[in-house]
Amino acid sequence: MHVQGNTIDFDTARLKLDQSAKNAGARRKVAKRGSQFEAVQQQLLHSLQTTLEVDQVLNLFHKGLQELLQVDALEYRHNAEPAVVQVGQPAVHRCSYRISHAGNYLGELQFSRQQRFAENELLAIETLLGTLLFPLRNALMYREALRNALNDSLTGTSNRLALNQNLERDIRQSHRSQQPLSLLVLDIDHFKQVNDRFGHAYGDAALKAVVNCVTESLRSVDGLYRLGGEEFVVLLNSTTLDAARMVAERIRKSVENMQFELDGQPIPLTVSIGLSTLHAEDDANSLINRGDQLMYDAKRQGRNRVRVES
Ligand SMILES: Nc1nc2c(ncn2[C@@H]2O[C@H](COP(=O)(O)OP(=O)(O)OP(=O)(O)O)[C@@H](O)[C@H]2O)c(=O)[nH]1
Repeated sequence: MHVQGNTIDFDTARLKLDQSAKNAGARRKVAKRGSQFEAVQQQLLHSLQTTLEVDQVLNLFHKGLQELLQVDALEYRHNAEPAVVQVGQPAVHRCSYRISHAGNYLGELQFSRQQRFAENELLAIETLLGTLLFPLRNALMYREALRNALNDSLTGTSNRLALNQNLERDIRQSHRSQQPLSLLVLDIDHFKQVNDRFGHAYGDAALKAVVNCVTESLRSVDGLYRLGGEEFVVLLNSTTLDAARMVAERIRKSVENMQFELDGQPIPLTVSIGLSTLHAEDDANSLINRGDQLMYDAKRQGRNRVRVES
């Protein structure tokens, strides 16, 4: 395996092109194919403006690069993101670049193929990377803005806006595929007392502890959304009423058994849960409203319980 490493910064890349005597021969080779290179560069400058999706930006870049040289695969990773974007099938010869712009880390890119990269080819890649920097930076900023718009900043769960988007989509999908869908409305009991006794900051800590506890009781495909205050929705796709009842009961018990302490003092926390399941005539509002009513029934009946639609 051969890895050719590099750290590239837009400004220093330019400098490298202008000043590197070592690369003079390689530069001449690139220059010979100058008009083709410039055409691809122009085309990329244009096409990369057309999307704000990171995956699409990288796909377009790979496509443009392939018009100049054979590159089997491109792999992109970012240390703040768990997912790796991969275009094509990785091969043994690789060159990698840490991408940054004006000191801002934009991720790492690795190109690979069956043959070793020649000096002039590396120079072409490095020069073309200049066209990628702004579109990639914009796409990352867009992704971050979307994430902030759809997440609750205190607990890290998805928020009401995300629920509206996902629930509409999942209900359409369930109606089409005739798959079950169930929903839990969950509210922390007597939460005002936690705030009143220990202060808002401790209330925030209690909210986060409940969220962690609920998250641990769920599958990764289930969605947890904060509706506001101490009220949450759990969206259970492909889940029947009976299966959802077990999930709800598991959540209820694990919150009840959670050892939450403030300054060494144990704070008992419990939740009341309403469970509704999708019917043919349901839309997002009717499904949530039923879950909400059932949650209030659970409160009226003494709290720390699950109420299921009959
Ligand atoms: N710390 C903290 N408190 C919050 C937040 N959002 C809402 N609250 C508080 O949550 C409490 C909700 O109180 P209530 O609606 O009376 O409900 P409750 O005390 O939980 O009583 P029941 O729901 O009837 O069991 C209020 O004191 C709100 O101020 C938050 O982000 N952080």
